[in-house]
This record gives sequence, C-alpha cells and structure tokens, in this order.
Amino acid sequence: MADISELTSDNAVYKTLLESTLAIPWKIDWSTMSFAYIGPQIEPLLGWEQASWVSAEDWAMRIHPEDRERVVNFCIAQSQAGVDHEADYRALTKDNGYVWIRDVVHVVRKENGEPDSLIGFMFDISERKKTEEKLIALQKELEALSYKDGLTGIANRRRFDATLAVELESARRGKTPLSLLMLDIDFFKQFNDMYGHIQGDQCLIRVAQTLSLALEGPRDLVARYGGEEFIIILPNADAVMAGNIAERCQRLIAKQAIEHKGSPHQGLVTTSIGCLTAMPDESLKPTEFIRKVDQLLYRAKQNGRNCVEKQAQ
Ligand SMILES: Nc1nc2c(ncn2[C@@H]2O[C@H](COP(=O)(O)OP(=O)(O)OP(=O)(O)O)[C@@H](O)[C@H]2O)c(=O)[nH]1
Repeated sequence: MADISELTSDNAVYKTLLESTLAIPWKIDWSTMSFAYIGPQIEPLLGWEQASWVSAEDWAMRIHPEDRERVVNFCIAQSQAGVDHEADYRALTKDNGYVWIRDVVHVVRKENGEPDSLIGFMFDISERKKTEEKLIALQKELEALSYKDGLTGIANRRRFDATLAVELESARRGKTPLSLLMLDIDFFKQFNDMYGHIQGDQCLIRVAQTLSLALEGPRDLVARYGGEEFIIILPNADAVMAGNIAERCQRLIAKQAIEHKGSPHQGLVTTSIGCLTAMPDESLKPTEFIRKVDQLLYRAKQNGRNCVEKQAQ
C-alpha cells in the first residue's frame, strides 16, 4: 500500500500533469453549483483570472449570448440524466472577444444515481472552427460558381434548368402564366470572324449585362443558354408583358450601339427573340416549352432577324 508521502507526491504529479495540458480541467460540485477547481490555463486563454470562476453562473455568463441558452439547457439536462456529454460554444474573453471551446463533461454520480459533481476539460477549438467556417464559405462559393456562366457571370444553363422546373410547378399550382424569351445574337459568326473571338466574348458580356438590366420582376431570370443564345424566364408575365420585355431587351441592346459592320441592321449588334407565354398544366414539360420557344426564335431568324416572334398558348 502506498504511504501518505507517496500519495501526496502522486497528487502533485497529477496536478502538474493536469495543469500542463492544453486542455483546461475543471470540476463543479452539483449540490452547490460552484467550481471546486479550474486549471490555471484558463487565464491565458480567456483572460478571466482563475479565482474568478466561482459559480456555474460565472461559466454561463461567459458563454456567447447566442450560444448560452442552448448550451446551458443541454448541459443541465444531460447532467441531470447522468449522461456524459460535450458541447461546442463561444466562450467570451475578458477583452470582449470570444474563443470557440469544446467542453467535454463527465458526470460523477452518487450511489443513488444523483449527480455528485461534473468534471471536464475545455478544449480550444478555434482553429478547427476557423477551418470549418472557411470550408463552408468555400462550399457556398463553389455552389454559386456551379450555377454561374464563367464568361458573362449571369446564370448558366444548369441554373436555368433548375429554375424553370420550379417556376413551371409554381405556375401550375398558382394557375398563373409563365413566359420564356429565347434570344440569339444575329450574325454572330460574322462578328467573330470580323472582330476576333476576344471581341466576340466582350460582346457576349455586354449583351448579358444589358439583358440583366431589362428585367424587373423579383423572380425574373436571365441565363446563358449556350454560345450566343440567352434565355429569360418571366414568372407571372402574360403575353403582353412578355412582349414588352422582349422589345425592351432589343431597345436596350440597340442603345448599347455595339458595332457590327457585317450586319445589315444599321451595322450594329441585334438579337432575334422567340417569346412564348403559357398557362402551364401537367402536360407541359420543360423540354416541350423550350422546344416551342426555340421554334419561335427560328421563325424570327427566318423573318429577317432583329425581330420578336410571339405566341401565347
Ligand atoms: N466569341 C465567342 N463566340 C462564341 C462563343 N460561343 C459561341 N460562339 C460563336 O457564335 C457563333 C454562332 O454562329 P451561328 O450559330 O452560325 O449563328 P450566327 O452567325 O449568329 O447566325 P444567326 O444566328 O443565324 O444570325 C459561332 O461562330 C460560334 O463560334 C463564345 O463563348 N465566344
């Protein structure tokens, strides 16, 4: 059996070990809800002196207000149930900042099962949280990028497809009209041939930006459908409104006065537009809607370009 001096020296060893870890040890007596112990490492981490950790209330008040209720309620419930647990929260620092903490708690129970005390370790998880936050931001950025056309910055075909499906369903349910405009730059091959591909790209960017300006509805969407083709979804727009927006698109592009010497239309860049309005029902599939508006665009090309072909069904 160990003699007293050995035990005392063991305790000293344990204390030294506990106080030299990065994790901060602590103990709370359940009956008094007061700290029996907290490691001195708490002070360099949060700024609050070791002696200032008196009651569980001190702990609760040093949790970020947005995390406090959740964490306190969770820890009390788990402790009462005698369940070991852990909680992540922002601990407030003395200089008004915060540090992300993971508190890992062991519930010491009396013979009758009641909690006797809580002992635990606080871990500084700020670095991990920072990495997590960066990853989440990156994920959001990637999601946004995957719905954006790389050249023009407007929505891409993928976003258009997803939006059209939602808007078709919404129009069906709400029994509201839905219009689509399909636009194609006239004689764009000649534009590229005459001015070069880089100028061609610039032209696409300007047209995309101009089309974005032509839209007003909160759910209106312009997307690059591919090449020199753009598509616009106009939820809740009847045939008259859709026709007006198509003409506004043409007016705004004319105002840009992008030189195109190869075009018979005043030597400027123009577009042909198919404009289709429908009261969608179950039978109207997205592919069918697109096919029909594409036919109208084709007709506009046949009719001499720089015009709008409209149809309502
Ligand atoms: N610069 C540039 N050109 C592109 C891009 N995507 C497609 N094009 C060009 O767009 C042109 C489309 O040509 P066509 O489909 O023959 O149509 P068009 O010359 O506009 O003739 P119409 O539509 O009948 O008036 C092709 O020359 C493609 O190379 C792009 O991202 N950048």
